[in-house]
Amino acid sequence: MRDLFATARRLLSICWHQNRRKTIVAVTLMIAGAVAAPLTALGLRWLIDAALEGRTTGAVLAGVTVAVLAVAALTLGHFAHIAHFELSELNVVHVDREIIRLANGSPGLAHHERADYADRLTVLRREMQQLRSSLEALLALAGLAVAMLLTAVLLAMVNPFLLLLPLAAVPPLITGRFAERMVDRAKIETAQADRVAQRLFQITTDAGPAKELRVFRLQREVLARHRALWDGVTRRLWRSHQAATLVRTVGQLCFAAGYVVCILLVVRDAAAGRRTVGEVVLSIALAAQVNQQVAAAVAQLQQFQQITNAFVRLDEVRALIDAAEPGTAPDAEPPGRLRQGIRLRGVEFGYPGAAAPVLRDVDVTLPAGTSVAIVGENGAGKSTLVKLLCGFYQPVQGEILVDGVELRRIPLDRWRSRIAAGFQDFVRFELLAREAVGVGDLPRITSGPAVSAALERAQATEVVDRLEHGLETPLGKTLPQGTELSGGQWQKLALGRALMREEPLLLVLDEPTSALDAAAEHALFERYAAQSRELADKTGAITVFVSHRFSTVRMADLIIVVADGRIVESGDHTTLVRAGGLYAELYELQAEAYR
Ligand SMILES: Nc1ncnc2c1ncn2[C@@H]1O[C@H](COP(=O)(O)OP(=O)(O)OP(=O)(O)O)[C@@H](O)[C@H]1O
Repeated sequence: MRDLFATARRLLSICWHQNRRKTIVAVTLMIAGAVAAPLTALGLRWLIDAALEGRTTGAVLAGVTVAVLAVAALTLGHFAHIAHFELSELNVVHVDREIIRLANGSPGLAHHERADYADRLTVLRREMQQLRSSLEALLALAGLAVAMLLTAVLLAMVNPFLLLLPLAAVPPLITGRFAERMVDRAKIETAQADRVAQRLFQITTDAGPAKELRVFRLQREVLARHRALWDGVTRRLWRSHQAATLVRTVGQLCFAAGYVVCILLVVRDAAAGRRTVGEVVLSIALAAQVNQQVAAAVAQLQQFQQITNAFVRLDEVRALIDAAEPGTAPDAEPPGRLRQGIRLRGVEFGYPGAAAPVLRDVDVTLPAGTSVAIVGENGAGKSTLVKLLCGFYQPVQGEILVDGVELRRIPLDRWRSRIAAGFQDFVRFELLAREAVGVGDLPRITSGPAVSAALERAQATEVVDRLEHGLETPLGKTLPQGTELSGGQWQKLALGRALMREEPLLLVLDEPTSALDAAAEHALFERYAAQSRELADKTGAITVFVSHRFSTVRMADLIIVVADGRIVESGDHTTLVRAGGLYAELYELQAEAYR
């Protein structure tokens, strides 16, 4: 019950912040509409008693009152709807923003790896669709509560035993909540299968996987898996709904028994002459209303319970994110320029939920003003190392020091504003070409010259030159008249984006050129090397790149060789070749292939 009150408070506070006047109007109209119905029954009693006693003026006044109250009962709810409709829409936008903030706003990525987080988010997205009707449910419940209280007072005035009737309404309320919890449990149990089924559905409908689905003739297999999962989910949900209906019916039967007893009580009093005809009519009218009030309250409570669950889930997701990223209060600033460099000391890291660490005993210094290449076989841990440098995850053990200051002491958003990055799994921003590049440095997104300069640095000018409207060309299929690019062209724009920031302390390039041919990559990195030397003079910046192409790697000042989560060798190209270790072996293999 405490949850319900907390949700009511939360919902009203959101409304209050959105629009106070509309909130007051909606609450007042809804409550006035709800109490009009029991007052109509009271008016009927006056009307009948006055008419039977021959008091014409009293009867006319009572008749007019009944008519006014009946009109109010029928219409005020609709007027309230006009006020709360807009509030509901605003609430949906407010909570949608909150979910987006939760899913993307946290500085790290750790919570994205957690299945329990993903499960809760799946259920949450669905439940939040109820938000539109939840305000109406809350206002209806508030109106019903006042109306039920008034009805109870009026019934007690006729015969205190009639209070049994509202009391008989308690079992259906309890069973209603119990039933709702049963359904909720089933939803959580099926959330994982539901999520996988949704992912499969996405695979069959998205353009990206369409080619492989057809070539490998996977449509049937995917559909069969989707159906199996979906059947399991609906079976479990269906069973829980059946059980919930049974529980609710038991509660309703309790109320029906109380109703019959109360009506018999009033009829017996009337037969004995202890009650007027007006009072009998009042009791029967009120008893019928109690029936409707209870049914409406149970239905609205179910609706309201769902949104309560959603809010509880929202808090759980927030708690999971906080637990995934325990914050040490940041108290340092990134340096204006790097003097010593970045040092990883005894770093160990494992992804959340994974049994074994991905990186172990990582001890290395990336000196200020150098270019550093990270090499190693697939799955060795290169990208993970890069993610740690960007602060997407925190090491489980050890520390990362930026000019001697622990990275976790620097606010992540401040650190991020001093790094620039291009990733293998870059985003295809379907915006104007200028914006798709300019988002790399938001304050300068509108600056054509800044974007052109970044494209020049990334040797991607020719991609934009070929576009019909140059930088102002809409890209992708989302925008009208959008131009679709090839994989390599998208990647070149992503590189331009990575080079938008002119004075980063750390430039990270995690296989950002995989869609380019070896010659293009080589030319590009030669330019990068020159630029990073310039940058190094200005800010002591470190350029870290991950590549499988040794023609590129050999240009780096420092090469780090990662194998099975450890740094097995490091040094420059000549030293490593001379050492005759893993690097020399991998280099020789690739060199042979090109001979
Ligand atoms: N998000 C993740 N959750 C759990 N495990 C992950 C995740 N990302 C990577 N891993 C695991 O961590 C290990 C190292 O992955 P990483 O991406 O760092 O390798 P890599 O050296 O960059 O490989 P590649 O050359 O193929 O890109 C792999 O065994 C991988 O399965």
